[in-house]
Amino acid sequence: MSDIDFRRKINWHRRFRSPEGEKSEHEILRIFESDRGRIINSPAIRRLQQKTQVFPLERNAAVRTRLTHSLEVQQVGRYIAREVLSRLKEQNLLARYGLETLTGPFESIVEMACLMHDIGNPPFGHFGEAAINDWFRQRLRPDAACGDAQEDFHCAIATLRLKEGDDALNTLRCKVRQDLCHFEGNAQGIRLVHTLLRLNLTWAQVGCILKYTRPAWDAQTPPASCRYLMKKPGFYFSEEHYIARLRSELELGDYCRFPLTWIMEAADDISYCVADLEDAVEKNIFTVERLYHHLCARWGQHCQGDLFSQVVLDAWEKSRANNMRRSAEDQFFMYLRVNTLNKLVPYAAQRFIDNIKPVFDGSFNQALLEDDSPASRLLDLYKQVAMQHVFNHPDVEQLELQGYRVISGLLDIYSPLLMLPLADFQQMVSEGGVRHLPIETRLYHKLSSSHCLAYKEAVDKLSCSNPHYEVMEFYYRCRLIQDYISGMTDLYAWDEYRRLMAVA
Ligand SMILES: Nc1nc(=O)c2ncn([C@H]3C[C@H](O)[C@@H](CO)O3)c2[nH]1
Ligand SMILES: O=P(O)(O)OP(=O)(O)OP(=O)(O)O
Ligand SMILES: [Mg+2]
Repeated sequence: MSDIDFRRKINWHRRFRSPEGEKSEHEILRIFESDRGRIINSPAIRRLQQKTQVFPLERNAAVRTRLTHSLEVQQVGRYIAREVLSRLKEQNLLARYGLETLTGPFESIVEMACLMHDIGNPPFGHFGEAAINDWFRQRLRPDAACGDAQEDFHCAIATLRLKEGDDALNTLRCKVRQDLCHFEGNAQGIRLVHTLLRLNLTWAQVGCILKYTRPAWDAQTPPASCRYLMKKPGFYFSEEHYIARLRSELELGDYCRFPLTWIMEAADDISYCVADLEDAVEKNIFTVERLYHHLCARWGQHCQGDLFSQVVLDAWEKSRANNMRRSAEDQFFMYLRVNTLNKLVPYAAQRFIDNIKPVFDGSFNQALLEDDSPASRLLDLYKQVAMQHVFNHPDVEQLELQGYRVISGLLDIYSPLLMLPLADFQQMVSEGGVRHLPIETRLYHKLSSSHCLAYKEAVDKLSCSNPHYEVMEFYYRCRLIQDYISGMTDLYAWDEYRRLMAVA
């Protein structure tokens, strides 16, 4: 009997009101069908339509947003999943791996993880992330939290400042300060799905979006064997217990990933690398001719039959022949996408199968498309050209700076809520406002009720007599502000900032 049995991983139970008892193949599929409905109908998915992929606040609807990007990732994810399954079937391995009756759920979990993979991204993408983290770092000074209590006077929040002789609380203070200064889109995605939207998805479906396994509060250097899996924070302190349960439900070892997550990651990499270049052409950042020139220059000498020739040169030549009565741009990208998919998808699928043991265990410490193969080199080529010629385009950088300013500005505007003494904020929450605090009351009214509910629920669970109470209350209050700001779309954040700064 093989020790690889996907029935142990494709856990269709839910945290609340879980289906119980034995389930037939059809019934299990229906459970995942329910996950699909919950995800597709969630407002967070719809908000992706106004979030930046590469070009902030883009008016041209042919240029990708996070939503259209995610639909493409979903499609590529399905392609890889089917490729994996059909290869396993050909080799008579489906039954051996416990997948015989689970091919439908396998595919569905991958697809929905792909659709959700950016669900927690803040407005303005990585710039939004940086703005949130810089803002909190400047105020909480997490680095100072590891040292001497006497030196810790830079932290702007008295409750979180280390106090001499207060060891147990100091450990918590360090943890909370680290955690709040490591906002990350993937970790926010887990929080959004579980704590804020309460989608109550199956364990397998949530496990598939746990892309990184590093706790956000962890300040240690990760062990070399998990360095890749712990490249970024993957979940917050607020979800610590939930993630512990998820790990046990999915039989995930320390810092290990859910096996299908590698497929989601590869689908994202394959999708965006061509799409970003196509969008850059649509935006007139370069012409197809210039792009082709950049690709040739970066690849170096290509020779007949190598991957570059089969994919890029082939697309170029076919688009020049122009026999389909489409624009040369459209043709080039159509061939480039098809050629790229036809090479990279089978390669990623085979890597999944070749490394099935560490992938199943969750310990495989690299991406499927991250090795010294021509396939990985091709992916890297696209990314390098985008980095050099697209992301640093003056118009893009200008908008990114504006995005950064908007997010930091919004945090400044909402910071009076963080500065309120505990009793005042609690009165605000319980009574919906405080008479002598007109500004804070109005700011509080702006927050979303689902975010406030998550705050209330978390704080209600704390015991007032617990010495941790004050630190934890403040922690959840900061999470509330981060939830609110990161949940905004680019356009909402932009409009809100201008309105509150009273700029026309
Ligand atoms: N505008 C912009 N600036 C950057 O520095 C940058 N780095 C990456 N990206 C885009 C590429 C992928 O679509 C997606 C995932 O990496 O985000 C960026 N976009
Ligand atoms: O698409 P993003 O912005 O989330 O960027 P990424 O390259 O997919 O990075 P991550 O590994 O943080 O999801
Ligand atoms: Mg991502």
